[in-house]
Amino acid sequence: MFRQAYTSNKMPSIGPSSFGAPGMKAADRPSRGAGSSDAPAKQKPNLNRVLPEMWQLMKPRRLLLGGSFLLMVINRASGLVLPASTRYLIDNVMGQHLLSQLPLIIGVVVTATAVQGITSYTLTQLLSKEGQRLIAELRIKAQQHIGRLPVAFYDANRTGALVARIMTDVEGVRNLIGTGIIDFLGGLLTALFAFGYLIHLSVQMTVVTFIILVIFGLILQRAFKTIRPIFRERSKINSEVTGRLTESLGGVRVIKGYHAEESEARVFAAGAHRLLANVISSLTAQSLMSLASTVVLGVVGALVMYLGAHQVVDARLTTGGYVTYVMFLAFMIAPIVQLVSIGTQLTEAAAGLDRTSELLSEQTEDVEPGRIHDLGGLRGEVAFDNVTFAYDPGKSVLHGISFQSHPGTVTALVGSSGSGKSTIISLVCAFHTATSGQVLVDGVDLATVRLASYRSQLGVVLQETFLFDGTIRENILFSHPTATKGQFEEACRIARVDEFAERFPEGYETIVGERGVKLSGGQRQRLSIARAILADPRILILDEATSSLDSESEAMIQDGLNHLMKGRTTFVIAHRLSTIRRAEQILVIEAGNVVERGTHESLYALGGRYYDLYTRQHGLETNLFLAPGEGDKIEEPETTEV
Ligand SMILES: Nc1ncnc2c1ncn2[C@@H]1O[C@H](COP(=O)(O)OP(=O)(O)OP(=O)(O)O)[C@@H](O)[C@H]1O
Repeated sequence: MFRQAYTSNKMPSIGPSSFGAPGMKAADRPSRGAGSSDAPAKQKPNLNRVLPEMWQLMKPRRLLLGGSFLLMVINRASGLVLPASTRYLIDNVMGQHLLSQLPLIIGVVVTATAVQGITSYTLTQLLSKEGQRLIAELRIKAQQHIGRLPVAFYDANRTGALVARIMTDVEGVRNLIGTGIIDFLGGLLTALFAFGYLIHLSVQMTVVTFIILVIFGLILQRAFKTIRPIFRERSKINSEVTGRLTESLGGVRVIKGYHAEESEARVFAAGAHRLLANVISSLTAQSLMSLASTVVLGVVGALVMYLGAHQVVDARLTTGGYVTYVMFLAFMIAPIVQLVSIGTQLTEAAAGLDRTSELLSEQTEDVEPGRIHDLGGLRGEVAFDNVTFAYDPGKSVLHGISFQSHPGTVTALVGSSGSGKSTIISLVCAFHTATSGQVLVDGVDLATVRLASYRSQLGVVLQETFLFDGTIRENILFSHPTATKGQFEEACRIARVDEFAERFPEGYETIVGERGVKLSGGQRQRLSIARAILADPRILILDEATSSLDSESEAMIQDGLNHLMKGRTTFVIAHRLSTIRRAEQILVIEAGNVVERGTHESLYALGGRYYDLYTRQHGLETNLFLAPGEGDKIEEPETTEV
């Protein structure tokens, strides 16, 4: 069915095997010209890609970042006033009873604390808000980019994984513009400043503690190496779990229908446990780091006590100097420990950004080289000239297809399931490009056409109508948002949407529910026909429903369709005998070849494959045509006169 081109409608495969495992999913198939974002996680974020991308994000914000950095310097410097003044408090005020110095010391400390508070507040306001703005900006960019990727990309990637790409992966970058990077620099600066002051107070103690801290730094570096791939893997698992969950929630009817709730629960539990294992392994690394920092603090503290006591006793250091030393030491060590968590945040940001930029580097279909022609208003002459097509290199599914469809005519495609009907339609829609041969529209090769200029003249009515959880009006106007009230009402009248919509208390403002669940199958189809009428396409694609509607709905839909097809070039994957009989051209497709072509009468008279399919079907349903493999039930051959 043509529905396959819209992978968002795919039903989930049931069973535990599809959690990233090789198997039957389209997600696992290599796809022509489209990279898979579900590709196995690389060990490290690709810095060649991430660094320029980081710079691109930071460049327009460099003033903000520069200003914030200045504020951060003031903030950290004012934070050092309290420990620095302690030395004067102890040695001068307390030691030498110089109470006259007390108001000055208290005044300086209070002012510094106020400055510290105000700068902290301003920094959070500026940076956190900007971080959130950046997330929104990146989400919009990622969504727009994904929207412009070829259908083959969607075939190769899970819907939910793409949702996670847009919503979750970009979250981490908050730390780049948010407090992350500025905190990092601030911490570094404080540590450096404190280091200078410590040297000034005692060279011996500082050299010893510094050596210990360098060893600690090396341990941290190793720990980061372990943690980084875990974070990257986490985003991947997250998107897989979310992906599968989105699919199974969307396919709840199939799952319940096959009583597959338990196997779905198992699949989800397996995913949740993979995520848990990942988080636990990173927590182990993180707790080891915190253990290491506690040990280091203990060792440094003991050493400073030992050396400090000796220096004070030997009168090489005053008591105030010692107390200040201890406080400044904390000011040097605390930022280093803080750097651990900031480093983790930045690593997360880099991993998320790497995945986002990997996605953004996928080539969009409209920038394919060679797309140079803009189509004006179309006549709608479509021709296939010896077209061959393969989804996977070397495995052709269409073999040298040639035909012509003239404006104002209906071309019906019939044939067994898997014969290639949807693929032909995908080529007409330019979702894929012919591997060899040409698909021509008004004599122009579709491979050279700018897609927007073509697709705006294309209309599709699929058997599984694609509806948003909005109102009836929104769903119809989706194809032509600027339509006038008159155009809208006319389309609803022709498609006979008015008959049911006006009966609802809220009329056209009735919410249709997710995927239109609150409407009947026939109502959904009428809505879809109104949408196509409003779009007024030159080329119309119709995938007729295999399910039989009640005769009243059938008649209403047929009326709408007849009006819709008038004057356009229509391609139908045909299941209604009424459509097939009225088609100017029927193409019988088998195994990727056109095996017969003609009108219903000529093909029936030929007594070949079409005759065979038709006579097999005619007794099954008065107006239903099902080729082998397409329906639920095939009756015994039965010859019936037309
Ligand atoms: N995205 C894809 N990637 C790889 N192979 C595909 C893809 N879509 C379809 N195929 C294969 O191409 C062949 C033709 O499929 P197509 O969907 O065109 O058949 P169809 O006649 O429309 O079938 P149906 O009536 O059952 O929808 C099939 O063998 C199918 O397995």
